[in-house]
Amino acid sequence: MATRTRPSSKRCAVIGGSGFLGRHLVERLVDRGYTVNVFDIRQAYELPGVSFHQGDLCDRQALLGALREVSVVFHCASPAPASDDRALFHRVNVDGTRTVIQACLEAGVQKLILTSSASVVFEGTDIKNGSEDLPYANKPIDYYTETKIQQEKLVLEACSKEKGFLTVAIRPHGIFGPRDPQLVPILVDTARRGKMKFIIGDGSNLVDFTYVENVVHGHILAAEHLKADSPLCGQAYHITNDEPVHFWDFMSQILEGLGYSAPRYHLPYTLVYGIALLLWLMAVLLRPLIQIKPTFTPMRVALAGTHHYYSCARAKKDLGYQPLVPLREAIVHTVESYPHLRKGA
Ligand SMILES: NC(=O)C1=CN([C@@H]2O[C@H](COP(=O)(O)OP(=O)(O)OC[C@H]3O[C@@H](n4cnc5c(N)ncnc54)[C@H](O)[C@@H]3O)[C@@H](O)[C@H]2O)C=CC1
Ligand SMILES: CC(C)CCC[C@@H](C)[C@H]1CC[C@H]2C3=C(CC[C@]12C)[C@@]1(C)CCC(=O)C[C@@H]1CC3
Repeated sequence: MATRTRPSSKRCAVIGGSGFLGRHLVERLVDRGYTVNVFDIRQAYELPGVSFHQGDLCDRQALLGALREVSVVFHCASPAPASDDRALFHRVNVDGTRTVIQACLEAGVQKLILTSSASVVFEGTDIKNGSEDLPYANKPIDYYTETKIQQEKLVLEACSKEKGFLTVAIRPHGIFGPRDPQLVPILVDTARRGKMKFIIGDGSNLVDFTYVENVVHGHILAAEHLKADSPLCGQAYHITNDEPVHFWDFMSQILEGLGYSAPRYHLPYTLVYGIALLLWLMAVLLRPLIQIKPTFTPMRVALAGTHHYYSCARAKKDLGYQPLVPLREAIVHTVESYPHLRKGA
């Protein structure tokens, strides 16, 4: 029988470690003295103390190579939320996560920390200070959310003190910061095309945007507090900046910081949502003939026009979580990190 070397508690793997959140997480883990294996379908950078394993997380054999002697696994890989490829979401987020769990058990991994999303409870209507006790969305707003729900359930149900395999899910919301490929680039692209003139609704809706360093901090706290006798086992935790902000004020601060005008004119929420729904239906029907990618998808309109902010009281209590970087400072760092997206650059 093959003997397994006892995993070191300072050796971890980050699945999805080439991505936006994953890379920030890897950098902090290295700063804290961890040895890190990155597993990703692509290699985006090199860093001392980090070894890269390129592969698809649906491939158990490939995963096993990256999990050797690893005690903690962070799983933060996912297809981009903007995709509408249902089969891909299912293959990676659901089947792939099942494979990750099997590979962890086989490799003797002790802890699995999943990056879930606060959106698993969002159905497109207001959520104010939502706690982790809210039920999963019955009607998830898109395939991304649908599969994030299934993924979170799989990981939390796999938690087993008897097997010595402990799991926890971190639910961030609206992650932003340097190198984010989504929020700031999409916003600037929309502004450059002259489409950021309108505020959807009356602009009073409060939303959580979470600085990437705070999300990383929540993940590391979760890994270090997850023990057989801790309340974390099989639980989900909201991690936010704990400073809900008016959605359109946040967008305006980023846009103005980069030299673009803030949106000024109001449009009724239901009108914009209805148009977005129609455009989305047209895009689906016409897909065999032409590829249309609407900017204002129903999902984005719902996110832009409703309240959705979450309580992180549970993370404060069980993990000792407090955001490290306040929102104002986080916006300044973020704006400074995108000189190439400034107006006129
Ligand atoms: N960006 C946001 O606002 C939020 C993100 N999340 C979650 O955070 C996690 C990280 O998101 P981001 O860093 O923003 O995304 P990202 O797209 O920058 O990173 C995802 C990484 O996963 C890798 N990946 C995708 N499919 C893979 C596969 N089959 N095998 C191996 N690697 C694969 C990609 O190559 C990429 O490097 C995701 O699980 C996402 O659902 C949750 C809440 C909010
Ligand atoms: C065109 C404008 C109306 C909106 C531009 C900004 C948006 C691209 C972002 C605003 C809220 C963001 C968000 C996500 C992606 C980027 C935004 C839609 C997520 C869907 C990413 C994945 C999650 O798990 C939830 C996020 C909620 C907020």
